[in-house]
Amino acid sequence: MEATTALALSSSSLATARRSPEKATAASLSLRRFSATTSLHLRAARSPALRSHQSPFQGWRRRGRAGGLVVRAEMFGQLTTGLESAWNKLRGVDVLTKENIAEPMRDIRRALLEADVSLPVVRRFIESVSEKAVGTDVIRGVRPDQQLVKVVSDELVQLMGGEVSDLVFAKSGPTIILLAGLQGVGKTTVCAKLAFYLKKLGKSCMLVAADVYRPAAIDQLTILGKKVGVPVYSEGTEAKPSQIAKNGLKEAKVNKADVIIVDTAGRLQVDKAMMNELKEVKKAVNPTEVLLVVDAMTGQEAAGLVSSFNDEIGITGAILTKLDGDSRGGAALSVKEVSGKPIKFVGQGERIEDLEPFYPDRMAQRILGMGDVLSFVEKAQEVMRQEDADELQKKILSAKFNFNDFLKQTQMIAKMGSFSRLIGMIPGMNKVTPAQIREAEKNLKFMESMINVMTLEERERPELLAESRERRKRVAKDSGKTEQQVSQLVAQLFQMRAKMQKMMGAMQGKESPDMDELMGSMKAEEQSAAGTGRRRRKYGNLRQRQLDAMRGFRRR
Ligand SMILES: Nc1nc2c(ncn2[C@@H]2O[C@H](COP(=O)(O)OP(=O)(O)OP(=O)(O)O)[C@@H](O)[C@H]2O)c(=O)[nH]1
Repeated sequence: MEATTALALSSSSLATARRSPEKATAASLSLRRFSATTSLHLRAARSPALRSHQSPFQGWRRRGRAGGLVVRAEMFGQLTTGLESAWNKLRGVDVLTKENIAEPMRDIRRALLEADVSLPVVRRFIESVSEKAVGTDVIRGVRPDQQLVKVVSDELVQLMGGEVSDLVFAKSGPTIILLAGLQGVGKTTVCAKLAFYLKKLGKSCMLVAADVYRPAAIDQLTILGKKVGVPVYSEGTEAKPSQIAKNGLKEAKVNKADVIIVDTAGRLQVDKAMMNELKEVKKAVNPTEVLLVVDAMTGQEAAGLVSSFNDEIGITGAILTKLDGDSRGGAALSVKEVSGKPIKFVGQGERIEDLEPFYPDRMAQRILGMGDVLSFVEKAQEVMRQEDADELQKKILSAKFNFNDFLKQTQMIAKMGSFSRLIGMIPGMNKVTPAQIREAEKNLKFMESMINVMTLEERERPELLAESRERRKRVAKDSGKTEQQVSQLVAQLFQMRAKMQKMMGAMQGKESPDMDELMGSMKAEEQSAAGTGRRRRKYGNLRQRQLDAMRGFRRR
């Protein structure tokens, strides 16, 4: 019952905020605390770094090429901090206006420029966010600062390409992936990482060593190929790259490989010879994908490179490496907008498994560091219609919360995700152990089975059950429970009413409730035997009406 109580209250505070934002200070304060705690709990649960009291971004590591020194980089930390100051300026604001977003927008602009996002991209971004933030599509129940987070988040996702851009596979014959890029960006490493990733998808791969200028590159690829368990085709350093690629493709066809990945030579900077060579290789094998590997740490320069490679040889996308060492984020944010080509993968470490598809939405959430709050509020709104929330609040305040409402709440919990995930979101409930959660889930099912056999009238007016032993006996018999268990359920509903009223009163009035204290007292209430002096002393006048009802019920 505790979780249901807390959930009902959080929904109700949403309703208060929606109906009269100016009066909802206590309710929104409570929701704000709720949201902040939610974010923390979820991030802590997901991130091993946070579990040990670190920022979730502090766990990223980069090992320098030469020294083997471990450098910690806070991924996009700078940008996240910059954006935070924008949200903070909107605290206490009721609605977003052209005037009150001016300063936060300046902060966002500054944060993006400091993140090394190119100026035209920043301009377009700011324009679009400002327009949408002040526009009509207000998200009901979400505070203005959270609303701006949502608009910025959506725009960031769009900026980075919207959807994840999957690898394209050839319809027949081997899929050919040609990798290009400047020296030292991580091409050879990406060859092996990509093969490892594709192997996990069940594809057989072959690597082709077409970097003939750096002899060590062939050895490096051979070693990596062994490590990943994929064959490497090479002809030494004498043959022409286009010929090696062609022969490699023949070999792949004989071996029935699903995918071949061609490693090409890099240069220190873009030059004609490199471009011509790439064009020849491309002509020789007609690749399914031509991916440019760029180093995230070069910021907007990486985006410029994607653009010029695309103009020169025609590419299908980019792979952004060394994201683990990038504290700014300019490359991730600029590539698609500047070049029109999507980022398909990101490398975030030196290990073979440190390559993953680029998900614009996940990246936006990382940048904002607030995704969990928004997704929870959205989810809550999705399942809790405004009218239901208003209705529930009215019922709580007039002590009419009944078994139908109780069922609705438990069904809502089911819709919102697992009980265990939800319980972690409720302030004061975070200390609940997994065993207690399992127990609570079992209890809810247990209670539901009794409610399901009640008549509609009994569900509507629990007093009927409190007043009639016959009714309780019937419910016990039909649900296969004992009469005592039914009595306990009815008593619990009255306790829940009292508790909710107390919390709602606090939310609407002067102070926001201390969830820890309330949860504690709720537990104490359950532990103390019904009708004892301790129980009456503890709850006194506040619950007089409920106690009267319960006393009447016990006497029967
Ligand atoms: N931290 C980190 N290091 C990476 C990543 N990808 C590659 N590296 C490192 O970057 C260095 C260069 O990688 P290579 O794969 O040799 O680069 P390359 O582009 O093939 O270099 P050339 O053959 O000289 O053109 C190596 O030390 C890699 O371990 C990454 O995502 N994160």
